[in-house]
Amino acid sequence: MIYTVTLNPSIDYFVTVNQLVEGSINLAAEQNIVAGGKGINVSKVLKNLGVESIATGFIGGFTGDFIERSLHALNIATRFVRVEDNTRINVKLNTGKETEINGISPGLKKSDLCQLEENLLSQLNPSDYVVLAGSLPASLPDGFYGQLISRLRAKGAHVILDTKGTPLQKALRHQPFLIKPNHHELGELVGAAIETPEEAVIYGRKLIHEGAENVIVSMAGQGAVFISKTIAAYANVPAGTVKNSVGAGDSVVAGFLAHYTRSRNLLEAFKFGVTAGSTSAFSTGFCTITEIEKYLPEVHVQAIKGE
Ligand SMILES: Nc1ncnc2c1ncn2[C@@H]1O[C@H](COP(=O)(O)OP(=O)(O)O)[C@@H](O)[C@H]1O
Ligand SMILES: O=P(O)(O)OC[C@H]1O[C@](O)(COP(=O)(O)O)[C@@H](O)[C@@H]1O
Repeated sequence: MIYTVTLNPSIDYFVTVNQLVEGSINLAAEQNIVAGGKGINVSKVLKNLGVESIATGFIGGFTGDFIERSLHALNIATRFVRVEDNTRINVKLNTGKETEINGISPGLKKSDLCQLEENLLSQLNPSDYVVLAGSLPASLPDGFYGQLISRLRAKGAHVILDTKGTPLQKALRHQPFLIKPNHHELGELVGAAIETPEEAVIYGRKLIHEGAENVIVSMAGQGAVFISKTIAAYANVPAGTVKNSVGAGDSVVAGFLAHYTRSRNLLEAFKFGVTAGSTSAFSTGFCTITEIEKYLPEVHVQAIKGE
């Protein structure tokens, strides 16, 4: 089974304003309200790709109710811990440029954390995959993902971690199976501007040395690199027009996982994941298998040097 863990879910409020005037009343031209947060997005994309998962994490209040209802409407199983405060609302403003305002996370009690661990660990089988994705709620310590990974790995699970900053840095030594920073997040971690795939390989290798088993560095329209102890590979992205990049990174993770759990082929899974990311970026919603298959022939994986 695949579990997705979204510790800090959101309602994503997408709003298009044609000509934004600051300090004035603006009318929305279009809007869409969806259940969001990185792990939840991974569950949704997996569903599109015919792969079952169980979505877990913390939800609270009327916004939390909306998230659970939305996932059940898509036939996605959930095992969330209920917390007192409302789940946050993230505003995704499209004015021609994409601007994001992410809301304030709910407070958590010690008993909420115990419940989450109990929910996850008591059900886990050694062959399971657990996706830990997104930011930590403000009340959790930076080392939280690291601690959780060591408990999950002790049960034999494979852990995929998609987060950034100190929580990612502190988790590396606990040896996640896969991490997927984008090139800005990798740059922030290593204190360097990463502009080329070769630089992404050089700096991505540092994260392998620090403990990650496999690293995908996504570079938006510049492609992506895959690094392990023995592999360094580059994938280009297909040509297309970006309609909405929110959830594109989550689609890379879901695409990789959907393929890898079937094929156990790291590079084929990487290719499928990158194609899934672009396919989602080119659509207003998330990628489907038919759309991914259309773009797959345009994506090529090749060895890359990063010395
Ligand atoms: N301009 C683009 N053209 C094609 N694909 C894109 C573009 N922007 C994003 N993508 C796809 O989305 C994936 C994730 O985007 P990226 O911005 O690197 O990560 P994140 O969404 O995590 O910040 C990329 O690997 C790529 O597959
Ligand atoms: O674009 P990505 O990295 O795939 O993630 C998109 C998701 O991440 C969010 O921006 C939240 O991000 P954080 O969890 O890092 O705060 C959601 O609003 C959105 O659903």
